[in-house]
Amino acid sequence: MSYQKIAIIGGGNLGAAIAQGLLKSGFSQAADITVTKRNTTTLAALQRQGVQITSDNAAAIQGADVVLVALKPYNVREILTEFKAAFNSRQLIISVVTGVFIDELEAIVGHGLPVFRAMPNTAIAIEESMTCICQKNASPEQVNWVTSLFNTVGVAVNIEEKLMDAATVLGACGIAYALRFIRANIQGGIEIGFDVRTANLIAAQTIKGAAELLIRGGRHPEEEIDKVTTPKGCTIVGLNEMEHQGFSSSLIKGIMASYDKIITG
Ligand SMILES: NC(=O)C1=CN([C@@H]2O[C@H](COP(=O)(O)OP(=O)(O)OC[C@H]3O[C@@H](n4cnc5c(N)ncnc54)[C@H](O)[C@@H]3O)[C@@H](O)[C@H]2O)C=CC1
Ligand SMILES: O=C(O)[C@@H]1CCC=N1
Repeated sequence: MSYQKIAIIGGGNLGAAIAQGLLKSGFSQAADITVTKRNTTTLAALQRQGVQITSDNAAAIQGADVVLVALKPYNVREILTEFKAAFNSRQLIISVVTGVFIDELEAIVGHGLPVFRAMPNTAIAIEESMTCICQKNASPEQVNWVTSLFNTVGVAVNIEEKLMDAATVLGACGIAYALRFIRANIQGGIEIGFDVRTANLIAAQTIKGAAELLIRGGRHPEEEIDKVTTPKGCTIVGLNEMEHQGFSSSLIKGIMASYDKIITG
């Protein structure tokens, strides 16, 4: 089993970020990656690094061992159906498309191919993605290969397909939620005296440190919060005020709104 040639169909935000991550991590050589897009001008940076850039989906699919689909949910069925004759029985399919089921993809590409759904996030470009994976028709070796691909560009976990929408919200939308949280910290930091660059650095590094405390320590956030909240101190006063204003509640409601949007379309 040799999965060397990877065709990324749909070189948008995520497709291009995945190509970038595969290159930076050394998982793939530039010459083994093909990225397709209708208008390829935005992919010039990848092209300069040696990645094959084309608008010819049929040729890209035909020449690939692995077809990674990064199209929008609203046109993925139509586009894959148009190019279904280009797939062959030796390929492995990975879709990062939100809300499109493995059974639908399998029905289009045919051949009983191993079909994976993966939900990474845009931090894949810097090898720091959180990627949730599920699959059908795949051998343990194929599962290991796809898992190792996503482990090279971050951290991968295998889940059941019924949790893929939840994974989309927590892991992929989660990048935007975290960045908005950092932005609010920057705005507060400026109000208490910092210039924007310094506030940006302090906010981002502090949040990175908080995340690392959980990841490396394997802890629940409240254990670490207890270490910061001096009795009668300024942290607990700020935290309680945030909660009085609905901080946790607004985050949970936002997560539920994103989830409902995926479920109801
Ligand atoms: N952006 C994100 O953070 C994440 C996105 N996703 C999913 O990944 C998929 C892609 O999302 P984005 O990259 O954000 O969208 P995008 O719109 O940036 O990328 C889709 C790309 O497909 C291209 N395209 C359209 N028709 C094509 C065709 N016939 N042939 C080749 N390329 C064509 C478009 O030009 C566009 O560049 C979506 O299904 C999304 O739900 C999943 C996880 C995270
Ligand atoms: O907003 C969206 O629909 C896509 C899916 C996850 C991240 N971006």
